[in-house]
Amino acid sequence: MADVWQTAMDHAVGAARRAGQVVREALQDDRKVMTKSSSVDLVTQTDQKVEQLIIQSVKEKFPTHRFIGEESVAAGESCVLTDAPTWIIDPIDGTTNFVHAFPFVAVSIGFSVNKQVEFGVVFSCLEDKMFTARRGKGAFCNGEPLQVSDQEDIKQSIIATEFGSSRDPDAVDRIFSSLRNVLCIPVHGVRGAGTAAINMCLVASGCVEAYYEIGIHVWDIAAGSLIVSEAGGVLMDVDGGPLDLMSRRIVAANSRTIAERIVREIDAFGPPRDDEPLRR
Ligand SMILES: O=P([O-])([O-])O[C@@H]1[C@@H](O)[C@H](O)[C@@H](O)[C@H](O)[C@@H]1O
Ligand SMILES: [Mg+2]
Ligand SMILES: [Mg+2]
Repeated sequence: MADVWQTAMDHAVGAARRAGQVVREALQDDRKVMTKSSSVDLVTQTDQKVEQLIIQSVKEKFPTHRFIGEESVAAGESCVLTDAPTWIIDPIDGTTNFVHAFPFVAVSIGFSVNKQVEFGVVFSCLEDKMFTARRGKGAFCNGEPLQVSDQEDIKQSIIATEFGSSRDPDAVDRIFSSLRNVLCIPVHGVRGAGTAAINMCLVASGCVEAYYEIGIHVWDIAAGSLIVSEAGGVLMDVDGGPLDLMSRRIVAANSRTIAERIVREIDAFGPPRDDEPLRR
């Protein structure tokens, strides 16, 4: 059967590559840093420029499609996932890394129809790694198939997570308490690349067994979550229920065993959902 969304996916790969080139070039310049929800929630003109480049190029080719873009939402656009074909864009995932030239920065483009992610593209632009997944057709890095780790013993595992951009002491305490529980299972190690999208690509590549985070947004996880599941991994909410793209919480693991073991250790609090604009 013809793959109706393949043209859109090809367009996403091209747009992500062009966006990544803009990001790489911007690393040579001074980066003017602005803040959003807090003093540690950073944004640069490059985030905004790259998002506009992607959106404009998609609009020209697919004029009826909708968008959820991180910087458009920050500028006041609504963040509601409908059944319509929707491009879910994080122009720079890892803006703090970008600001500090810490070398993990991604362009993340997910595409959903009927609220289901149809394809995901994550371009780790400093590593020059193009991660792609099409629903039902596998996950790839630079064209090579990806497969999650087959390790089922969490004590032999590396777990990825992030501290996020909330500095609310209560939220930080709860994140630290979960991290302590996971570390003391004990696991071999805990890592974080500073970008949700690349953390999920690390799960898909078999380098880490799982990634979890509370506080991320739909644009951080739309593309990467499909890359994990198409590489044979498992997705769930941090409370063990099904993944909800708008819930701002995720466990992405190589297996149900590892995912459920992590869920047992996490204090599953709920930040305001992405689709509750007045509370964001
Ligand atoms: O803001 P940004 O760089 O696109 O995305 C970031 C994520 O990838 C990171 O993993 C997470 O901890 C931050 O809270 C933030 O959401
Ligand atoms: Mg992000
Ligand atoms: Mg971003």
